Amino acid sequence: MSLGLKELQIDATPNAHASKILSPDVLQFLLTLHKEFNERRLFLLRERERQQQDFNRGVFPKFKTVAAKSWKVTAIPLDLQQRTVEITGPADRKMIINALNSEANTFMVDLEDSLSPTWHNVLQGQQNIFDAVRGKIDYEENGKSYRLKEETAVLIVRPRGLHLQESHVLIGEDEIAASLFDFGIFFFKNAKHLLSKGTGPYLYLPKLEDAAEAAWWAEVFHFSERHIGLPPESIKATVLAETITASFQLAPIIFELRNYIVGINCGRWDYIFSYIKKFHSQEDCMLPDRNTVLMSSPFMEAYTSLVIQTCHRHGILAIGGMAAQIPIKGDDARNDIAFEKVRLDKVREVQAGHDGTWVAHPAMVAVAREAFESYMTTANQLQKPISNRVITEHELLQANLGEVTAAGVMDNIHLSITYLSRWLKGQGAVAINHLMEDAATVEIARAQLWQWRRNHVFMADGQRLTAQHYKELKEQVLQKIPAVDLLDTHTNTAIALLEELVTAREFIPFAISLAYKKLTDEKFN
Ligand SMILES: CC(=O)SCCNC(=O)CCNC(=O)[C@H](O)C(C)(C)COP(=O)(O)OP(=O)(O)OC[C@H]1O[C@@H](n2cnc3c(N)ncnc32)[C@H](O)[C@@H]1OP(=O)(O)O
Ligand SMILES: O=CC(=O)O
Ligand SMILES: [Mg+2]
Repeated sequence: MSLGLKELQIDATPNAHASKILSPDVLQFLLTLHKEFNERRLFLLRERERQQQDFNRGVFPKFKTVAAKSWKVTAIPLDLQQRTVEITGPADRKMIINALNSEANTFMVDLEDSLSPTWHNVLQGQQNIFDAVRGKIDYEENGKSYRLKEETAVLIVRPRGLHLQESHVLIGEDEIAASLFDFGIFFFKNAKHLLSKGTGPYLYLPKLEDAAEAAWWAEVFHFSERHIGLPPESIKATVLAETITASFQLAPIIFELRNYIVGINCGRWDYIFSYIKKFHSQEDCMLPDRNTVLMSSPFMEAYTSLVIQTCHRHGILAIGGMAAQIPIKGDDARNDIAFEKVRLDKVREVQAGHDGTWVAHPAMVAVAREAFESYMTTANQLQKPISNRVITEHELLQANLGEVTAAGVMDNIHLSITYLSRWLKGQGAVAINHLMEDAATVEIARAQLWQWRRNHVFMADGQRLTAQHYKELKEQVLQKIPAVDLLDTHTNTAIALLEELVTAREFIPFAISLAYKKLTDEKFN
């Protein structure tokens, strides 16, 4: 494709959105970000690998504190002080309009867990964000017109994590970091416009593992603001505390991002995945069936309490996470149960001290708001007394007890194949068995399968999960997949991917990185 600078090339077939979004000035900015920050990012990723070797030898993380004595965080802008209900969703055009109109306080438009990063999706996503920022986004489907209301939710953008590349943009031999690509385009194209409207360039930062990674983002922000002549500290960021390592250094993360951070969100699904991943070699850390790892499980409760305490001590918001239930159409009784589960989850969060929460569907906005507002009559809970309960390292690390069942194994196999095949087709959030599934939930499923099979876990029926037993359970799942799907390339690729992930000698850190190689393979585009 002819777009590009001498040093930066776009390796993709021409795409209508590319020429609009990837203007020469944006490409120049991406090139500059790459030169400034990619080397350090690669170093940080190598540090993750090095630390994994320690975990594999049985070492556990330790709490880290901040050496500096007196420091404080940036002020929270007015439009981010009340975040009672945050809706999230992929950067799809119709969903962006629906989410902005949903009566949620904020909308996290997602280029990460819920977006399958095809070249079309990432560019169309940026175009949609560009149009939404300017209030000029519309859409037609089946005779229905979608337009923005007068008052809409505040926009927050989630770029992809540090571990991913955007392989369509090459700088010399390097693929550009997906984080820099997503952040760079959003920021360069929209930051000034957002500020002129009285809001700002607001971001969610996913999958941070430690304070050094937080420092990397802070440097990216500082540099970017100066580069385009924005007032310092215009960027405001909410960090997802969704790795087990991050929960051991929450204050250092806040410290490194003190000029930008306004909140921390409990990304519960990636947190569970991270726990399995980091301690995959340790039999004591084996978690039971996925659907029995709950927010009330002691190690999860300890983590969310620690996030709330730490955030409130530093004057920033502690946002709750995502309940996976979505509405069940055509079955009122089951639909009521789904809503009640969401309500109870949100009541638990507000009572624990969270300042707001996430929902996955516009129909869940009202129930989450009602649950929160029954216990929280102010914009947030920052003024309430902060718990001085001491949360120990042991509490964060102690796995939840429970059983691994054949049904749990088969459920993980089914979810992985169904989700990955849809992801390969370009859909990053999928309703499966009336639950919202995305990249984070499939990472849990496939990681458990690797760990259980590798350790020949004892199951509830007294059998061990040997390679042979796993194969039999997988065959049972495959038999239930409709014949027509078994002829489909994406389903077959998903089956092959799962096999590779589950039978690999060494644990594969990110299923999504492996799947991305297929997604960017020409046959899928
Ligand atoms: C682990 C994490 O990272 S969680 C955060 C990332 N994950 C997400 O953000 C998932 C967000 N949710 C979704 O993507 C969707 O709700 C799904 C895919 C699970 C289900 O979507 P659908 O099958 O379209 O649901 P459904 O048919 O009930 O949708 C009804 C309407 O609500 C809209 N809708 C559903 N979810 C959303 C959403 N999150 N944002 C905006 N609109 C939405 C649909 O577009 C549809 O609109 P229409 O009536 O105008 O056509
Ligand atoms: O990003 C959110 C999560 O739960 O993972
Ligand atoms: Mg996540």
